[in-house]
Parts: sequence; C-alpha cells; structure tokens
Amino acid sequence: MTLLEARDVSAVANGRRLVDGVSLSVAAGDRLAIIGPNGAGKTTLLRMLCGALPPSAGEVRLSGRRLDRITSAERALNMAVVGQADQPDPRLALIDYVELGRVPHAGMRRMREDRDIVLEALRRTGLLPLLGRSIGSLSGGERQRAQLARAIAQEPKILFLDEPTNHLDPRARGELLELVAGFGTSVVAVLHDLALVAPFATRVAVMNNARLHALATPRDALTQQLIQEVFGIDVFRLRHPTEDRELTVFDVPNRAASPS
Ligand SMILES: Nc1ncnc2c1ncn2[C@@H]1O[C@H](COP(=O)(O)OP(=O)(O)OP(=O)(O)O)[C@@H](O)[C@H]1O
Repeated sequence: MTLLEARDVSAVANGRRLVDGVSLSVAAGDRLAIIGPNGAGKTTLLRMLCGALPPSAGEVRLSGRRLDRITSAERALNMAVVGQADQPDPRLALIDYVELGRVPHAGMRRMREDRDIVLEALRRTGLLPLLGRSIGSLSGGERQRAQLARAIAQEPKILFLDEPTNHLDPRARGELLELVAGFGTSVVAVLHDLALVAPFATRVAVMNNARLHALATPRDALTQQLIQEVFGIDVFRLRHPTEDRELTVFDVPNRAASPS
C-alpha cells in the first residue's frame, strides 16, 4: 500500500531549482534512504515530502490525499520529523520534551496512557536513566536520541529523519538505525554515511544536482559505477576476513596521506 507519493515535485528559491521534478513513492514498511553529495537537494526534498516546504510544482500525497489539503494537526498524527532545525528550550526536562510528541494525540487518550507511551519511548532509546535531566545538559548524541524518542512517542505512520546520526559515534550510528528499523514504521531518512545505507534501507533515492539520479534497492544503488558518478569515490564489495558475509567498502581518496 502506498503511504506517501511525490509526483514530479520541484522546489525553486531565488530563481534556482533546488529540486527538479522528483517522483517517488513510499509503501507501508519501506525505509527509504535519500543520499547524494552536499547541496544535491536531499533536505529540500525531505522537507517537501513531510509538508514543511510546499513544492513550487508537483504534489505530495499522503494515503492518496494531497498534503496541502490535510490540516497540520492531522499531519502530525501521521508524520513525525527529526530534523536539524529542532532547537528545544534547553531548560525543558527530557521527559517533558518527549511528552511533546503526544501533543497531536491530546484529548484522544487518557493522560496515564500517554505517560506510559513516553516512558516506553525513553526506554527504547536508552534514555530512561536521564529522564529528569534538562535538554541543555544532554550530549549531542543523547539529544539526538531524545529527538527520536519524541518522534516515537508521536506514534507516526511515517518517520522523517534528516541526518539522524551526525552526532553519534560509529557504533551508536548503526545502533540508532537498527532501533529505527525495529519500529516497523515507514521511514524516509537523509543519510550521509554510505556505510549505513545497505543495512538500514529497503530503497535508496540518489539525488544529484537537484535531480533524482536513481531510485533502487541498496544493492542496485550502491554500485561502483553509480557511486563513482555521483560521489567521485570507489566502492568495493569484499569478503569479510573471518565471517561469511560481504563488506561494502567506500574508498575515500586522501591525497594528504603519505605512501608507506
Ligand atoms: N532558501 C534557499 N534559498 C536559496 N538556496 C537554497 C535555499 N535552501 C537551500 N538552498 C540551496 O539549495 C541546495 C540544496 O540544499 P539542500 O539543503 O537541500 O541540500 P542537501 O543535499 O541536503 O545538502 P547537504 O548534504 O549539504 O546537507 C544547496 O545549494 C543550498 O544552498
């Protein structure tokens, strides 16, 4: 079942085309990774998909209905966004911040049930021990998990993530995406770390110069030819030296490294 559909969407700002005629769809349970070089239009596309930015042309539909004809309250019942722009009041207690995720549901459930959902979101993101702390006292990685906890508490049908792992150490990056995949909800995520794409995504949208360069499975998107064309780096698939599985290695050129 198609949950979200973009039909030929474009974004124009100051006479410049930031996204040019992108069409794609997200089915229930899909995890779509949006990848591409800096400035390719990934965040702009994500913002149009979640309704934060009205397209200059084309349309986005949620369960068949045009996004611009759905009230923001109804949108919030279906979609949660973890973005880079979220700057909560640093004095807010973590638990109160995560409870904001329940605002779209206010009046539909008893408060007690809401509190249980918030505590469960904190537990799943490993933040229960910090629940009394203020947002301002959290580390970058903890704050990123707090944003995710708030989004989970919102119980959305579709979760939008803009670079959800940029403050996290390598192990925590994989763990966060594993956690998100475990929710079973549909996800659209802008990812910079190409190594995280294949284990996480069911489909990949490759943006380049404002256009959708490819829309494919991770295996078909992360090919040597495509990655070289779009990112200018090599990718190799190698056997794991000790385990029966394949490793995908992105070889980033570093001319500063001296040959040994
Ligand atoms: N309001 C705006 N007015 C003019 N240009 C904009 C505006 N918003 C974004 N841009 C430009 O549009 C291009 C695409 O931006 P966007 O943030 O979508 O790229 P991105 O692929 O997410 O980049 P990054 O990987 O660096 O985060 C960039 O060159 C950016 O400078």
